[in-house]
Amino acid sequence: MSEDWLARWREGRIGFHRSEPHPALTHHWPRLGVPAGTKVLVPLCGKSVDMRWLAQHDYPVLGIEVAAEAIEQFLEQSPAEVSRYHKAGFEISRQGSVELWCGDFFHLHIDQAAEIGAFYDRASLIALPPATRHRYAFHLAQLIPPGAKGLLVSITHDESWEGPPYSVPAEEIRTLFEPNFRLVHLEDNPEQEDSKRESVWELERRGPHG
Ligand SMILES: C[S@@+](CC[C@H](N)C(=O)[O-])C[C@H]1O[C@@H](n2cnc3c(N)ncnc32)[C@H](O)[C@@H]1O
Repeated sequence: MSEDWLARWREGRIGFHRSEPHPALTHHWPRLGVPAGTKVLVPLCGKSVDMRWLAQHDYPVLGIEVAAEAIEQFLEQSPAEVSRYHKAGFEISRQGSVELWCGDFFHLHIDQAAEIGAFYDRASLIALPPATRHRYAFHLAQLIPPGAKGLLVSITHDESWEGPPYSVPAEEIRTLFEPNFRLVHLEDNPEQEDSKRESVWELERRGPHG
């Protein structure tokens, strides 16, 4: 499955990439009340400029992305110096307060996520086929400490094509995350011409007593 993504990056088939920060991030993130300085996990991060927005607003970022091309293209967007190192099977590049881990999200271990206090997920779920979405929701819950918050932006469409992007309806988002997170459905954006509609969610990791 990662092979498909590597091919997409190689061939430049990255229609999901946005050149401006996502409005759901700029609008909703400040309302979550995540303290400045909290490290934000950005799973399946691509070369999203949302990471720069978070860093500029005092949130250090840990992004995970399987495609080295994506990471290099992100780093090229800024003249700032890059330091590189290797840890636990990941090639890591750091630029300012953005750390990019090149590798498979499912290989990120809780010990490596110790400093994470929030997360931002735009278009991760819709990149994954149904069975992997279960694995994703479970793995994310392992990495996020109780009480930590996150923002999730997903997509539904009329399913006239299979995906990616896969259509992930609200009921599925609840089924996936409710066992481990409290969810608030913040908004559904207007339907686009290709029937795509974005949904935006606030998530809070439950503690041991719910
Ligand atoms: C739909 S894109 C979204 C990228 C980014 N979140 C954004 O908003 O532009 C999904 C990304 O996940 C990456 N990806 C897919 N499977 C992955 C995995 N198992 N581990 C890490 N990255 C993965 C792909 O290479 C792709 O860049």
